[in-house]
Amino acid sequence: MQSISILGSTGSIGVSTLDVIARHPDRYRVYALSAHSRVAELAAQCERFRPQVAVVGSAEAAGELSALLRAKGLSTEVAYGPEALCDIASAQGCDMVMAAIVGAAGLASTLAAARAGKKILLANKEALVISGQLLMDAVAAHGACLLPIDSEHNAIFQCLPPGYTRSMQAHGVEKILLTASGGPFLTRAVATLNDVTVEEAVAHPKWVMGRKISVDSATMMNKGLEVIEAHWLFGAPADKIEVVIHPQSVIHSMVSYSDGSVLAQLGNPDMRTPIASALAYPDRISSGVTPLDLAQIAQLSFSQPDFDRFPCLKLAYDALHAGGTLAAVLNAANEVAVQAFLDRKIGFRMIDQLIQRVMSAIPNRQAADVGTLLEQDTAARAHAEALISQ
Ligand SMILES: NC(=O)C1=CN([C@@H]2O[C@H](COP(=O)(O)OP(=O)(O)OC[C@H]3O[C@@H](n4cnc5c(N)ncnc54)[C@H](OP(=O)(O)O)[C@@H]3O)[C@@H](O)[C@H]2O)C=CC1
Ligand SMILES: CC(=O)[C@@H](O)[C@H](O)COP(=O)(O)O
Ligand SMILES: [Mn+2]
Repeated sequence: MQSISILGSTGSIGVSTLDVIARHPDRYRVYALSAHSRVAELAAQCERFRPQVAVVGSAEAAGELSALLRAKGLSTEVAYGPEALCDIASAQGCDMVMAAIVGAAGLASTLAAARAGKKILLANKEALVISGQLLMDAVAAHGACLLPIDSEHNAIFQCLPPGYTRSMQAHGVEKILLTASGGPFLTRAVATLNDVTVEEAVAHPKWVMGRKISVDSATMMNKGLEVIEAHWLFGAPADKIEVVIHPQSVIHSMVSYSDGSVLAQLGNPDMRTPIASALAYPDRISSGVTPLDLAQIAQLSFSQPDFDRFPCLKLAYDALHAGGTLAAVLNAANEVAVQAFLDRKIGFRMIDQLIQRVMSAIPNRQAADVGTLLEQDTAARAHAEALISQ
């Protein structure tokens, strides 16, 4: 029996994780759950999964949650705030941590899980984008195990040999082929992109996901973040990570080897597959996902991404090439810009323009420690906010 803390249990990944766990009560027990503000949803999850601890974002939310749990006769301990998230990520009572908080808000708890030597199921790609070297170092230094949940990286992980040492050369790996759906605006006239609505931008053609990552898919910043994520997870230089547009989202990514072999992982687009594969690794367990019917899908297509249509993808490659704290700056500017778009304060094309301006304005630094990264994150957010309110 393994116990798990699910950080961000009320989100899209959190709910899919609980769905898989509920299918295997003989293997998994929930130690802790967390939400930010969706208290009623968290209370319902507590009633069903009976965690020892539940964490929310504020004292007010904690009061509400405590009242709801008392009314249900539950003894779940309630805590709140970033420190409480770090506590449930590093607690002795948990073996595994699902890091599924969205954005930089998930950084500290992911690092805490690494420093406590946990098995980390990493959905929160932003943590790796911000603190790549430091997080990988913490994982190695504390004997943690980092398993990718992001569908592409989970696919790549499945296509790499067991015991892969983050050296492409040592394992005969030529290239990583990162597939991208192209999002909802793959074929929309570029001149009309600034007019897209929030509703159009969050309507991903293949995946049901949270609002932030859905907008990231629409700008292709999601793929940019994933290029950086692949760099850190697999020790791949930027020029060995190729993005391939594949609108069907059936092949979740591929690994190209020096002998000409290309290995791919396929499946219906449902996050319960990568979640189940990481939860049970190296075993395989049922996930509830419908098996793939290739004859019904009939055709798979591929093309190159267009940087003029998707400037965010180019900005992410630029940040990876530059190194230092630029990826943290890119991420922070993107988080502010996406939220402003979701709040209908800026148009869709302002997202890439804003990120580009913030990246040019904040001097790059060495990513020496978490403090430096957080300073850069704060400076980038302040600059982006100032540009928005101009
Ligand atoms: N959804 C998907 O299919 C995929 C997601 N990912 C990555 O997984 C992560 C989660 O994505 P997704 O599930 O879609 O996101 P959602 O927006 O659906 O869920 C986010 C979760 O994080 C919590 N949360 C939000 N803000 C904070 C905060 N400031 N502090 C603590 N907790 C917070 C939310 O709580 P509350 O509900 O109370 O707001 C919720 O539980 C992201 O990094 C995303 O890029 C990667 C691949 C696929
Ligand atoms: C499910 C998942 O992993 C998402 O990151 C998904 O890949 C988004 O699709 P695109 O970014 O390729 O549109
Ligand atoms: Mn992905």
